[in-house]
Amino acid sequence: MLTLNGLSGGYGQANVVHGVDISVAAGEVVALLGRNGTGKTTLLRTVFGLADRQGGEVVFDGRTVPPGRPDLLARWGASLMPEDRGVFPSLTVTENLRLATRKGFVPAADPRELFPLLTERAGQPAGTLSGGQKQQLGVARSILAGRRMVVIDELTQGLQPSLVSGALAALAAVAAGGAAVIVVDQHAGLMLDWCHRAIVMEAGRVVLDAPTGPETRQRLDELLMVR
Ligand SMILES: Nc1ncnc2c1ncn2[C@@H]1O[C@H](COP(=O)(O)OP(=O)(O)OP(=O)(O)O)[C@@H](O)[C@H]1O
Repeated sequence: MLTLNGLSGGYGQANVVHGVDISVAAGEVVALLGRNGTGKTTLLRTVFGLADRQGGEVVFDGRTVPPGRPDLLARWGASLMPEDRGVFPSLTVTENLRLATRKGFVPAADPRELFPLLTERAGQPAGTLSGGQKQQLGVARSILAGRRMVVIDELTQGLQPSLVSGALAALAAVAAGGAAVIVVDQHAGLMLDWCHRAIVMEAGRVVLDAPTGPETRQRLDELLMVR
């Protein structure tokens, strides 16, 4: 579904992500992990055109996404929930959800069932929600918009524990429905429990790309050790 060939990116003169080669298939849930500042967010931002692409290729669903045309990703069914959650603060919860909704597409998991708050606070401007509430709205928007691929930066950030496993189960259902799912999160152990594969970054490069399992868990412990 998504293939990155030698993707480099960053901000102006600053090169943060160096020659990343990865591939994520339909039906897969992939965890993108790494210590703080290793370039996970910048990688996703480069894919979606929010950081500067400095080299390499993005291929989605067999079609090349030229630099400067991130709109094509959205049109072809990919969504990103950025770290700041990407909600429209002056619009209500319902309006935010409506804008993310794609005509004729019913996601494999119903975000309103997942997060009852979205119904309870339907008429409230998104800007007045708490951080954790905005997180629910952001994840919901991403699921609604990601017909072919859902990418979430910091999934569990601010989510109350009682909602976390529901959100992960929803993403698993989305993948089982045929989409690709990529999740960045600080909770590596939890991600290993739920994801099919772990991709680990260090200093802007991929240093591990392996199916989740006991060996990966041990290698990950070493890689994520605080230095
Ligand atoms: N707008 C920017 N301009 C210049 N450098 C930036 C910018 N945003 C991030 N960086 C740098 O890029 C590097 C990677 O940051 P990035 O946010 O991609 O890492 P991350 O792996 O997502 O970290 P975290 O887990 O802390 O969110 C850091 O050294 C950071 O200082």
